[in-house]
Amino acid sequence: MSGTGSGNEQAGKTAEGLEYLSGFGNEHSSEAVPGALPVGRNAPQRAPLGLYAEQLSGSAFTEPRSNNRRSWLYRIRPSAAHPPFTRIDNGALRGAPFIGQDAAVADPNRLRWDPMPAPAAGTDFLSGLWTLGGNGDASQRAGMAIHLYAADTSMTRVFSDADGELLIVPEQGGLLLHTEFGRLAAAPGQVVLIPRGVRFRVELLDATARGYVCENYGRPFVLPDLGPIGANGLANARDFLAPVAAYEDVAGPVEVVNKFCGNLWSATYDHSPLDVVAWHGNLVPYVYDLHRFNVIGSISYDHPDPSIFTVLTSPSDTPGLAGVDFVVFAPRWLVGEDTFRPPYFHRNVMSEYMGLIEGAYDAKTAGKGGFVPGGGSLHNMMSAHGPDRETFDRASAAELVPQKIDDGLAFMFETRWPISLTRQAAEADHLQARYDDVWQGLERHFRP
Ligand SMILES: O=C(O)Cc1cc(O)ccc1O
Ligand SMILES: [Fe+2]
Repeated sequence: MSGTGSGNEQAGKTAEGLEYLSGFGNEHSSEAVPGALPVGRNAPQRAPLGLYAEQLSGSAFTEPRSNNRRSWLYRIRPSAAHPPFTRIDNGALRGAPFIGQDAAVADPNRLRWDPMPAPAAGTDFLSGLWTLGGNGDASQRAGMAIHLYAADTSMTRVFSDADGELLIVPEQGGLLLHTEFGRLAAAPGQVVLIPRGVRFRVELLDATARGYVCENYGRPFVLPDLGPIGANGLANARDFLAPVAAYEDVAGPVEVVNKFCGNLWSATYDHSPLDVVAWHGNLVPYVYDLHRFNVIGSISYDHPDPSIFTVLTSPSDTPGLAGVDFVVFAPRWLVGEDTFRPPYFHRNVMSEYMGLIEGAYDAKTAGKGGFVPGGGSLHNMMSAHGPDRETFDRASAAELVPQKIDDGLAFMFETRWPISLTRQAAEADHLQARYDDVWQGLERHFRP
């Protein structure tokens, strides 16, 4: 496990030769060709260099300034110049609410899956998406969906998701994302966010790629408020990196796939829609390295609630109640005195999907048949869970010297609504049969 690193890629170039713009929610601007950005106005009578000016919004025009997100794109052809979309097969991708054949009965059981099976040869990121579950309704712009992906082929087509933003969490294999805003690279341990509707193509940097996706139908992710923590900490704004403008000036045919209200639609363009030569605004894709997360925890006693590990939150209209939180369990020291240090037993009103990017998670026994990288667990609203028996026995007897947890990187998508499963997830061969057994044999120790 690497430490927090002292890299300086904000200023320089990454190993992939990429340049980034640092900051979260900033008004960024970038031009791949000098002079491509208009000065002093968004829509001059004739945009520079013969480009088309186009606005992309991520919030209603009238939302408060603090929530308002939009970018102006200066492109070779306007996005409007495309033929009609026609329906194509959804593959294993689903949109909430799941209905009919796609739906499973909402399940109060604790569930755990092994990693996705290897992809069939020729599977790209899009066709490798497999929906596990979700909640809310894509057409209401509320709720979320959880997808896993396994791919062995780079995309030649381009994808955009009208239903929500995509938080991509690679677990195996690096990704190079070609987006309308430029290029972003993400290795396992880093996450990428693609805003709603932004077109992109995923190139694999390794032979295969595997990971998780949170599709957020609701309000865009923001950094959580820090309250008494102060002005710094958790995910620091400057560690979020947006691409610099880069464009494709190629003649078609280019297949463009659009996910709209749960279904895939396709159109063949006569050009690449990744043809943005310059842009400015505060609606951007970004990459964030989870190793940069500044972990804050208890330095006296008791195990803090995992909200302290929130990287990004999608707020609802009720303060503090998230549509979905993205939470990371990153390397950290445990020093609590007279404390049961792993996650405590609990039943929560929020629903929790957990994944593992590397190593092990401190509440669960690692190894085959356990909670393994690429696998996932679902603890739905009010389901009773916590440390497995082995963890309980070990942690109850442990000598409480300072202990570094540095052998794992786990995360959680935590949401206000119960997570319904797709039928394919409920019936998957890789759903573990006897997850409940991890809590068997928790002996009665009561001595009145
Ligand atoms: O492992 C879990 O279930 C997630 C979790 C972690 C934690 O530290 C406290 C509560 C909680 O739900
Ligand atoms: Fe939990």
